[in-house]
Amino acid sequence: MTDALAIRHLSHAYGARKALDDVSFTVAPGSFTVLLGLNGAGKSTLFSLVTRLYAARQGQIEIFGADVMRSPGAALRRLGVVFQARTLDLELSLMQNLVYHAALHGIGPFEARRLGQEALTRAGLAERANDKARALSGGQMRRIEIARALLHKPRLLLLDEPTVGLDIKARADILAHVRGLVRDEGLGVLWTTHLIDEIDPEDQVVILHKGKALATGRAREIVAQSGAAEIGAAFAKITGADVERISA
Ligand SMILES: Nc1ncnc2c1ncn2[C@@H]1O[C@H](COP(=O)(O)OP(=O)(O)OP(=O)(O)O)[C@@H](O)[C@H]1O
Repeated sequence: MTDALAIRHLSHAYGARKALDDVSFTVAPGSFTVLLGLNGAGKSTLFSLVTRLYAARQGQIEIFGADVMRSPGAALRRLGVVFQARTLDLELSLMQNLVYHAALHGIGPFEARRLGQEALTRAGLAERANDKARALSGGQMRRIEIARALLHKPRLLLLDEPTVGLDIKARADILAHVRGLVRDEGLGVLWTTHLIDEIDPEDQVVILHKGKALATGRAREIVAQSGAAEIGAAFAKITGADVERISA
């Protein structure tokens, strides 16, 4: 089966500082893969390379077999992204936010409204179509951003620390929502976080530390191989970093 995302020997430096150093891992279609790393691990750099904000000069990135450098159109069509920073226009209605985004993907106004309605329903906010984004809670805004990222029906969704700034309940809701999309719609998801409590034992995990992928595999396998009792202790053992910083 073709990987939803394949990262091979990816490196990136800002001047002399290496932000990513020979990173390789894959995300299978219909899987929930967690990219776990502390601040500065290189997660945002990786996102910038996958989305072509930066050109990948060393290594290869493929989305469903399409190389992002050589076939950007085919690769990016299958990709949806939720960035860490909030990106809704607060003065526009939810539907307007969705329709304008659809236009960026070349979707006409009629189809955009249909997809927008579908997206709002999926986000559980169908009744709020005409409310301004400003009126939403942080968790609801995230749901709309996720729905918007899925408007063009990508098969791979990247989320960069999507629960940052949310309270415990909203965090759990967003996590459950995205896990539901993986389960029910077969979406491939790469979820970056610095919080171990967002990881299930069966999740695929990539531990990124100081630009290096130090461990990849199922969470329970990484725990077993490290000889630790749970994933937090395994992370601390593998990276030598302080476990406090990855606890919620
Ligand atoms: N534009 C830049 N110029 C120089 N150095 C950078 C730049 N962006 C990131 N870095 C450095 O590259 C390394 C990786 O940063 P990156 O932002 O990718 O990590 P991160 O895991 O996303 O952390 P955070 O969650 O804090 O953004 C860090 O050492 C950071 O200081």
